Amino acid sequence: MQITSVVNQKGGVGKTALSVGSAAALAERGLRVLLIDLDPQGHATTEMLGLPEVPPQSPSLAKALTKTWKGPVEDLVVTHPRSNVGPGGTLDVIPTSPGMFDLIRRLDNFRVPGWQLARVIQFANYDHVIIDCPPALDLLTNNALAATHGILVPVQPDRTSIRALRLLNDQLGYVRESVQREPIPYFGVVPGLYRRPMSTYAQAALAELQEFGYPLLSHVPLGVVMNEAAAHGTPVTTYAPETTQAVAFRQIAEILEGYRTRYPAPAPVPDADEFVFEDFITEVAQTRNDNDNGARKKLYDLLPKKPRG
Ligand SMILES: Nc1ncnc2c1ncn2[C@@H]1O[C@H](COP(=O)(O)OP(=O)(O)OP(=O)(O)O)[C@@H](O)[C@H]1O
Repeated sequence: MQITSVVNQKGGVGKTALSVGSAAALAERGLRVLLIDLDPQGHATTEMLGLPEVPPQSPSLAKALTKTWKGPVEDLVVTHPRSNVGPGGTLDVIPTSPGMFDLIRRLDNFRVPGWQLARVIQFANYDHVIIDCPPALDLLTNNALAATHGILVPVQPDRTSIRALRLLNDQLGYVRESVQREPIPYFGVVPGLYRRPMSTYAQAALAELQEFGYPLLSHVPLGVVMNEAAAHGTPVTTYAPETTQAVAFRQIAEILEGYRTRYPAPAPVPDADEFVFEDFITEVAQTRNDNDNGARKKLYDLLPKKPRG
């Protein structure tokens, strides 16, 4: 089971489009695919795949991460009903659950271990897991990076993307050290969201991005079909299978599938100290109606004074 995180702390660069497109293209090949919507905005869940939000009383990824609910990962999964899936394949989704994630995100100043997501999915049975990360180098992204076998990074060819890539590299180093895992490889950098013909500025930025030396994968062309597919809650590979966007996602899926033989099993999850989440999220639940500062202070008092791991 290969785990790929789609990550870039810059907003609106095409993470969700790339996550959904490549997950759907893998499922189309007859592979069993799990897409995790780790972004509290929930765009993959609701905007792109037209799935309903998780009702507050149901099991959810946020509850599983915080261990306020314990059960099999299958109970978190919904199967997307409108994707072209090859024989034997499936496109399953773990939707986001916005309310709790918002709380978790507010705790991002606290250093907490990063293995919660890896634990939730360690017994999942898929060929590929694709994680759509939030636009932040926060606790949720750290969890994805701890669990992942490699990353896909969508970029726009401009100066801010070059800076974003440098920051991301710093973060990869930080996560690697803090959860003590092996280096996190780039499965690819995916340029997109620019017009053709490319401006001289964009060409120069793309050349500079290439200097990082990461594999540069198929460019995903701009096209209104992306929004049309989303309006139908359907991946573009199903909605408009002949388009250049669908073709690009299939090429990216082929690259991901090529890596899979290297990663037959999820990375082992260390048997680390389980301290924080259960207690402190119970506390979060009780402080939900407090103002932010009150809630943070209460939580801070519950946390260990130095990180464990
Ligand atoms: N190839 C494309 N052509 C046209 N529009 C696109 C394309 N890819 C993405 N978009 C649109 O651009 C917007 C941003 O894309 P997307 O939501 O995938 O970015 P994101 O990085 O996940 O955003 P966020 O950082 O907010 O999570 C969306 O409205 C999406 O439909």
